[in-house]
Amino acid sequence: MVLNPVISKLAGKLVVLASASPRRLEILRSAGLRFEVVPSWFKETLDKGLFKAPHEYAVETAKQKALEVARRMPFKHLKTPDIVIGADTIVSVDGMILEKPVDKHDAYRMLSSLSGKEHSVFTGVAIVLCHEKENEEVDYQLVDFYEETKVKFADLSEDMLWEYINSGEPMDKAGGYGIQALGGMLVEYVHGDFLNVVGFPLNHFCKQLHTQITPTASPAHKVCFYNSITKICRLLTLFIENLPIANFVSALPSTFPKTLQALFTASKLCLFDLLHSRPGLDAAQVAQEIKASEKGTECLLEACVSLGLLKSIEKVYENADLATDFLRSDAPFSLHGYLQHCNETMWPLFSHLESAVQEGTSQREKAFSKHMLQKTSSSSREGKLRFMKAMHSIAKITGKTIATAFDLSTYKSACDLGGCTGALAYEFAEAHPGLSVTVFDLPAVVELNEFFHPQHPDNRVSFVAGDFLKDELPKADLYILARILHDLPDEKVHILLSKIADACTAGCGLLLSEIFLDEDRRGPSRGLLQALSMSEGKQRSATEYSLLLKSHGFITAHIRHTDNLLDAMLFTLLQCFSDSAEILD
Ligand SMILES: Cc1cn([C@H]2C[C@H](O)[C@@H](COP(=O)(O)OP(=O)(O)OP(=O)(O)O)O2)c(=O)[nH]c1=O
Repeated sequence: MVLNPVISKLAGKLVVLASASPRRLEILRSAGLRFEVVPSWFKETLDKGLFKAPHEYAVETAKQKALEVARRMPFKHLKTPDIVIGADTIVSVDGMILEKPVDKHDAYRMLSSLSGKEHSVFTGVAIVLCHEKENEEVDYQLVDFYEETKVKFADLSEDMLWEYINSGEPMDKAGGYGIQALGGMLVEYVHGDFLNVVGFPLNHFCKQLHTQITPTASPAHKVCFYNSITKICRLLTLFIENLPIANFVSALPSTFPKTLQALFTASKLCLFDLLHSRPGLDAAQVAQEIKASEKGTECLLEACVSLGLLKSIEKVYENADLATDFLRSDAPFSLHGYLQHCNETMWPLFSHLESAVQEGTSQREKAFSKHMLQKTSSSSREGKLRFMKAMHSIAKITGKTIATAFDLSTYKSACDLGGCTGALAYEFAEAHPGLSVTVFDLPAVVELNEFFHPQHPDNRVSFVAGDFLKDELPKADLYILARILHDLPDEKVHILLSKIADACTAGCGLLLSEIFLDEDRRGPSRGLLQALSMSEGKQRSATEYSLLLKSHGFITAHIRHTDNLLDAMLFTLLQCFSDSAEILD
């Protein structure tokens, strides 16, 4: 029997439950939902201290569980699900989060903390909608929510506690009890959805399905934007990310480098700029404009059509939306500079990866001719400009997401350390009308800023030249470190953080934006792959960053895992380190 008409809307779709919980399986199956079970490999090790409220932890864990399965299935199972459902149930009492007990003593600790008290059971749920595109790229749209149920336990005697623990029931259940079985005897009352306690808030789930993901619902602009970014990034990382699969699918190995080179070449020849200003050219006309052979140009145009970058109607070509939005050199979210950097710097370096791994040294001398060495060197003006263009691309793409990740209304002045062209600073100024932002970067970088005139200049953004490891930092009540710390070894991170802490007073903020590695360091691959080309620095997890920051008196206020390349954390300076050493220990 189908209990809810919404569930019947999922008929015919590949729905996957990313959970090993027999209770969730049972609840969804009894409701008439047809699905496959693919338990998530995501380890539930997020740092609880990073979350403001217990339900945020449950929702984030549910998201990570579902996304891990959604991303794994196309490669490991060779099929793409339509919908992946992940959930996480936790018990919260006296400010503590209780998950599944690790042993009997842990179960005792949990159950005795619940005895005679009311507590909350939160289940975070994440629904990932996967949209497969023509070129087999997958876009992910995320819907998440949580449900809270209050449960009151009777006073539990020691005998009762141990008898219950020895029954074995507590071990695979959050808080160490199962309300649906023997554990029901411990409960005085339940306020809220009973099934939520058992592991899945079925009623809330159906409401969400109805309002958020009915087939007619149009995706929000934000989602389209992220999807497109995801798509380009997937094109960029496709080659390396899929090497294991390449062992099994013989046709694939030769496809990936060709995909990337087609993208790089089209971008370098300014094909997308040309077709933006003059849509509807045929191959011969394009060849003439870009001064290339007709045969080669036709092949490149056709390859770009097959990748979804161009459209062709009766042998004439125009940009697809993806190219208009991201590949034109003057698009607001242009990746042009970044693609040039990948083509001319990253690609030659990565072709020497084997010796880089063997020798553990920089491969620049081997990868570049003398001429190119000069062009790509960060000490040359040309090399600097090229690098700045790449960083500008990334800052434009990620800027709004980072700038709007947190409520920053209490801050009046910010300082973006290593803020390069100011692209991120302008996003912050635009998103926060009361905020002035100083960009602090090396003199040579500030000098080259004339090449990056903002579309909407704002006199709340100013530039100061200096070296953040040596010079005095401008005073601000919020410091921004975006894509800086991963490039530094721990010793330099400590130098920088202590300089920031010295410049701060208690209550000042520090906004960190980086790729946060999964706590078990199994992903995301874009972070782990980037580490292959880093000489000094290292990729870190959110917990690792938190510990570094904590040792300088900064405590985590909020964390945001975004779907847009970089994640973000907001820290607050508790008090000067010397005063707070005791607390932090
Ligand atoms: C409080 C309570 C929890 N539980 C269960 C629901 C969940 O299965 C479990 C909480 O652990 P979870 O980590 O939410 O789920 P899981 O490990 O069982 O499965 P997966 O991570 O693969 O999704 O506790 C009960 O069965 N009854 C209860 O009364």
